[in-house]
Amino acid sequence: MSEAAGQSQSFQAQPFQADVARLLHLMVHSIYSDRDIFLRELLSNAADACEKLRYEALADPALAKQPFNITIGVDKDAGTLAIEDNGVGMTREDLADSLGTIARSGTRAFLDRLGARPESGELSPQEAEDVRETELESKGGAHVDLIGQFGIGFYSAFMVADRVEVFSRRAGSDEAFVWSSDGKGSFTITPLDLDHAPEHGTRVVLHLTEASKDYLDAYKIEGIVREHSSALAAPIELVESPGAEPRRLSDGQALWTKPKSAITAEEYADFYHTLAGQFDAPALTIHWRAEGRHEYTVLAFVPSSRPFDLFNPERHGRARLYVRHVLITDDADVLPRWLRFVRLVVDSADLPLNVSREMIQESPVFGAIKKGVANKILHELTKLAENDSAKFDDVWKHFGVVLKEGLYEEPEKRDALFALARFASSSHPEGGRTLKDYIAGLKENQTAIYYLLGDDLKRLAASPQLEGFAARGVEVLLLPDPIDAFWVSTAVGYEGKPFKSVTQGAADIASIPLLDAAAGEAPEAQPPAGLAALFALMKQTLEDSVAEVRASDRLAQSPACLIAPDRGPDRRLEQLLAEHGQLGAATKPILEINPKHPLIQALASLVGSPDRQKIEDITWLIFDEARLMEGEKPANAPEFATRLTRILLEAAGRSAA
Ligand SMILES: Nc1ncnc2c1ncn2[C@@H]1O[C@H](COP(=O)(O)OP(=O)(O)OP(=O)(O)O)[C@@H](O)[C@H]1O
Repeated sequence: MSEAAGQSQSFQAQPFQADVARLLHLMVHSIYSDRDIFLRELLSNAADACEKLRYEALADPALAKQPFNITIGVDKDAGTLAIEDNGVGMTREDLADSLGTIARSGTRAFLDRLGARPESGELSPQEAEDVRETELESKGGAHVDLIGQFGIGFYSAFMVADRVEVFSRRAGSDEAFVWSSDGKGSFTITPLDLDHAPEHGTRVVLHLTEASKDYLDAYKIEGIVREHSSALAAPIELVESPGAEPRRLSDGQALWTKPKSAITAEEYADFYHTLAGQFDAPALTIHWRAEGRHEYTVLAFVPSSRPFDLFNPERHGRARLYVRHVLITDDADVLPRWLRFVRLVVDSADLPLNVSREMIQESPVFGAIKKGVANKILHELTKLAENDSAKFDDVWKHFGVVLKEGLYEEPEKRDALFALARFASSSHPEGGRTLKDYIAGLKENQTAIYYLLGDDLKRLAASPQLEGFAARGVEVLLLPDPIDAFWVSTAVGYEGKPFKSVTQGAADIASIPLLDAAAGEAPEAQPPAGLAALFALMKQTLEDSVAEVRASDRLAQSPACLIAPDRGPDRRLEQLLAEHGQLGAATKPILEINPKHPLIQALASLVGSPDRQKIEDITWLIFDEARLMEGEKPANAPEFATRLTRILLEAAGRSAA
């Protein structure tokens, strides 16, 4: 395509991507009370643009012609507010891509939270309008909180403006363009005379709506900048009217470079909001300078709520890595995966600046920083757990499931993580138990730390496998997260006590005294007559579905439960492996029977009677009941229904037809 043709096409209005159109509609119609957010977002973009050029100028110093600076310009007569930076700027393609589509994963997640998105592809303006109106009506104000939770970047400008113009010139380019839109479905990009363009960088001009004219007030602007944006790494100036002397609002000294004593809690929190794009208060702020073999400064935050993408497999630590205050990347792989909820800035004095981003991250110095950062964060979490257990419990509630990945992935950190770990248990289903607490409560003759794996805490707490343990006052850890099955099977133990699944192998608890000694002796002492014959018959009936039918010492109230054989994986681990296609053939479970249960005793007395059908029905129903208690389905649903109906009919006094 010729340049001329390209330009004439760019004069035409281009439709926004359907998602952007939806987002813009939300902005315009938003009743979100914190409209100040738009200035914070635009200033943050301006500072990012300066950081990008600072990095590019390392290789080509001629690109950055002036010291970095952000200017907020007020023009009361025109009713405009301009945010200008002398950062990297945007090409025509950048303008179309960055301001016409949605690249931010956070914004995308925000839209996803609002519900099903329209078909991909562009909608006609009328179609888009219909979709949006319906959504707004049906969702009511649900989006309001979400805006605060995610931040929405550049498009927040349309909360206060009915037209936005973006004048931009890419550093090193001799072309400039202006992007313009009223936020109603389309935008234009037109070439810009270089006399009206920034030397390099971007000027965003907001034509404020009548209702937003208060943003022309210098005090208001100053307040927002001081409160939210003073930690940005570029100075911010205010020009109160066209031609007036600029007034400096912020010195552009990055927050982490200041001494801790000079930083308020609010400044830390505001910096965290900009860094994380999340607007909760940080649960823990860790700011330190390492001075030894390597010199670096770290400012790290533990959020107080879960980021939306915590379980996205592609989510990394998301660290901002600086070398001597120059931003190298905002996606550095500083943290191990099990600390991926931490947001942080690392500024190194020793890493080389003149090599590629990739090479920096492969250097031994970077390796040493990674190690130091993980150790320090773990140390601070441990201190929090010791000094403020209520606050730590909250951190664990949100991120314990991620920290537990470290138990599996980094065995050398296991001891430190064990000291942090909090569990729900049979005696404390509400959670908050440490392994230390557990060990302190060991019963006479107890040789193991018992646990029960599953996927639902409530069901685990009601599990029949716990009955025999409860009868002896033995605490059992309830482990409901998928990662539990992995770490617990590889961890050797804690304080000399091995971890032992209560659904695997023999329970080995007969030697632990019963709390209520009058409740009876061990079950094997008094096997009811016909029990051996019953077990043989049950095994024959269940055929290949079970490996064995045997008496249990882990049951008290329930008739039966399923357990895994002594050797082989726990049943839950096996389930998880099967779900991920990593299991060839499943091992058959053992059906353990409570010989003292009235149902079992009644069934034993039927052995030898001609009513074989009834024994078979009850046997299968006992087996399926045990499966149901584990959250599984009956082995064969139609057969289960037929047998259950037959037995119910008989119980109701009718025989099956
Ligand atoms: N002043 C600017 N200078 C240069 N590029 C900009 C500027 N403002 C926005 N952009 C470009 O537009 C893109 C979209 O901006 P937006 O604020 O919506 O999201 P973002 O800044 O990428 O998100 P995040 O804050 O999560 O990094 C930016 O990534 C950037 O490429």
